[in-house]
Amino acid sequence: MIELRELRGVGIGTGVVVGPVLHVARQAAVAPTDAPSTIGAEAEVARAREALAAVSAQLRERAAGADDATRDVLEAQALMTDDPALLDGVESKLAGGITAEKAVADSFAEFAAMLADAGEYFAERAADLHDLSDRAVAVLQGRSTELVVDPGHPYVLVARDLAPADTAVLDLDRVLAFVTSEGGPTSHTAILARQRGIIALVGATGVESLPEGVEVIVDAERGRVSVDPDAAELADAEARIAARAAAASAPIGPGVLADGTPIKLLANLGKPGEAADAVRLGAEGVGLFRTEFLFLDSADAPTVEEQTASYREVLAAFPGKRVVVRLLDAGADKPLAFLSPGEEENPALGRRGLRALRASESVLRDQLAALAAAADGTEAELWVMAPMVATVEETRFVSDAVHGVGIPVAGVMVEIPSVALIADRVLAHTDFASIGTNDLTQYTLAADRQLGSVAALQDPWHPAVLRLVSEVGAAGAALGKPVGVCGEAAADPLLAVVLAGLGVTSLSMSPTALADVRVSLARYTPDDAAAIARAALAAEEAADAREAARAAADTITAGR
Ligand SMILES: C=C(OP(=O)(O)O)C(=O)O
Ligand SMILES: [Mg+2]
Repeated sequence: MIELRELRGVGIGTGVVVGPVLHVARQAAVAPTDAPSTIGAEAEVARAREALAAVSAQLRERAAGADDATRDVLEAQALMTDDPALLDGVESKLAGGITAEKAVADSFAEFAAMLADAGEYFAERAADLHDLSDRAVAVLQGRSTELVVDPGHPYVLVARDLAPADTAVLDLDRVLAFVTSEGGPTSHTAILARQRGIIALVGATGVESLPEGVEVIVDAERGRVSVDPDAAELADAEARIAARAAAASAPIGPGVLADGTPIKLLANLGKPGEAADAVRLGAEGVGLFRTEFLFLDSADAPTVEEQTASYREVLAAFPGKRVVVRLLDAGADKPLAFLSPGEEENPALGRRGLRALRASESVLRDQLAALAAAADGTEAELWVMAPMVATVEETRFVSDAVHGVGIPVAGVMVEIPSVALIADRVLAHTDFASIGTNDLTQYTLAADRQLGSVAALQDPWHPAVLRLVSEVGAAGAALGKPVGVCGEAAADPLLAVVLAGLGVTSLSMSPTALADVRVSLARYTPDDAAAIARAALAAEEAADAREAARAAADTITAGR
């Protein structure tokens, strides 16, 4: 047998931890078969009803004692279990004379298949249905529904995936890291890990074969698990753990490269209520306030007064600091009832973002009026930018519209390759650019960001995306205009260095990512960052770019 030395997965966060493996799993199920029922359809229906009701009751009981986020998920799962359509499906299957176990498992599987076809977010929710199915079948088979855990010491939890109902009863203080063979960056395991600051590696295929109790290093930054590490590997891990601990307790300063060159570290916000956390975590301002998040549930366009109040609240949290507000980005993944166009075949290529705003002039006018009113009397520095800009004509339109209401700084998001490719001409007509790498990647690779089946292409490390960023960085440097990044790429500590090396002057991200990015930037000079960026740009594939950047960065730090 080949000795298992290393496993790869998607790291959540950038932490490193050393500890013993503990596998957690439910008592194995006996797979339900097509064998005919021996007790008759009516009795099987009663068993199925009871089992589903028991699972639902258990979920609700757990929800009552859980934190807010987990409670919402558990209640949603209880509702899925109570869904009359599910029971109808079970009953019609039972009419065929099979057992309740089989009918329940098949009905959940049908629902899960429907969700799995609907793309990444929904595909992850299909995992919830597998968990509900396991629980209901366990009840029917008289097995425990619990994961068996309590080793009495800290451990690296290894599982296929974790369901919210499992994590609600785990003693998280003992968990050093989660390592799961399934699940992606939007799985519950990943969400919980981010919320609680627990190191995690998801989608780590093969992790089931790790021996129980073996010591491992879980390295989220590098996306790997090292099995039974040697002394040198352990020393490296311990040094990185100590460095992270020191950085976490160090006073929070502004984002800088090793020579003091500033790279402003800003926060992405969706609600004014998120501002306090951003300030606490050292955000130097806001790089992207997604205004459409305020109105996702609104049937009608918000009033000027309503908007002014929300914008004021955000501005008030950042006196003397930059706050970049994005005009409503409706359409595709962020539909707004009052602004999105009707049915379109390809909404991501349709009338979204600025295009939708120009088609509903009163909404645009009201938003600009509200922003101008909010800026009046604020001590924050308000910058306003438009999403989904494709041309120089649109750039000029945005600058005129924003300046026209008395807001002095107007910018465009670079999310469409056309504006990146002629960034020199675009930047000549605007005050700043902010690169939205989520959409820029989607449009560069022609891979729908909501579709799980093409998720592998949605990788901002792709050298084509990096080359577009370098075009914008170079144009910004030549014209003396700031260029930010506000897509998820900015939150990747190594990619952040690459972006700085490509000429990006600010990075905006979810506030929890700020600390790791700040530490990473401070390790490299502008020349180092440029060398690391060149290594990534020269690659052929996204994965190669990441590896090349890592190797270049390691060579630089090893040479000191
Ligand atoms: C920041 C971006 O905007 P959103 O994710 O809101 O579309 C982006 O596209 O990268
Ligand atoms: Mg976008």
